Amino acid sequence: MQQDLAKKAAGEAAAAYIQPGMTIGLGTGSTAYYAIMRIGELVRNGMQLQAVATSAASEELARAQQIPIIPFEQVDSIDLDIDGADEADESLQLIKGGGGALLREKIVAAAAKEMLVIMDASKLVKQLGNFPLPVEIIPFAWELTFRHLEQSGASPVLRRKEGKIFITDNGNYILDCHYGRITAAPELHRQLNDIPGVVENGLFLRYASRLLIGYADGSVRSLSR
Ligand SMILES: O=C[C@H](O)[C@H](O)[C@H](O)COP(=O)(O)O
Repeated sequence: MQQDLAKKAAGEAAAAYIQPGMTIGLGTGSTAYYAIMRIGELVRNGMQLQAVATSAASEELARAQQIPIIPFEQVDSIDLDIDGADEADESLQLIKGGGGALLREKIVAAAAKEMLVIMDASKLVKQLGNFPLPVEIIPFAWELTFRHLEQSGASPVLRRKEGKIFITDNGNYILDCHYGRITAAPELHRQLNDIPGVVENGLFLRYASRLLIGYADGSVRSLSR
């Protein structure tokens, strides 16, 4: 509950960075939910903007809030991407993908001029890695990819939901990789994406331009590059 108040504070604070006419990237997850709800209010109060969504769930929520969603072929550039994170360090490196949306989230983040990360204070860490790193893999021969990842020093776990293998919006699987501490994130990022069968991993190392860190008392701390 306290954590929800903190997420709400961070999510709603993102609205202050939105200017009329912008194309916004809508993130995924329980913190992005609050940002999307707030953006819906702005739209219903007359602000002109358009958005792209990083998941089917966020697209559905945004449409229900009357936020105009445009197809990617109509996107020239994204002015501001607003998304959550599972962990962030003070260099603004992130782990994302706890909700399984990391691939689309990374594509949108890479296309955005700015990425605003909204999170509650519990997610700010000294070193990434306590949260298991989500790695999206294709289902074909996934057991081989699993073994490859084990050799990288991870303890991968195939993600399941309600007893069934979790399937991403892209039809892929997720391996949650326990590293404990990630000391050389850029090397790990490269190493993981070099493994055949790996589509993308949840390390976002150079995208975030600002963290909005929410607290249960409603206050928000901003940390930027
Ligand atoms: O795949 C999901 C995303 O990366 C989320 O942004 C991340 O898991 C944080 O989600 P939440 O705000 O629900 O903690």
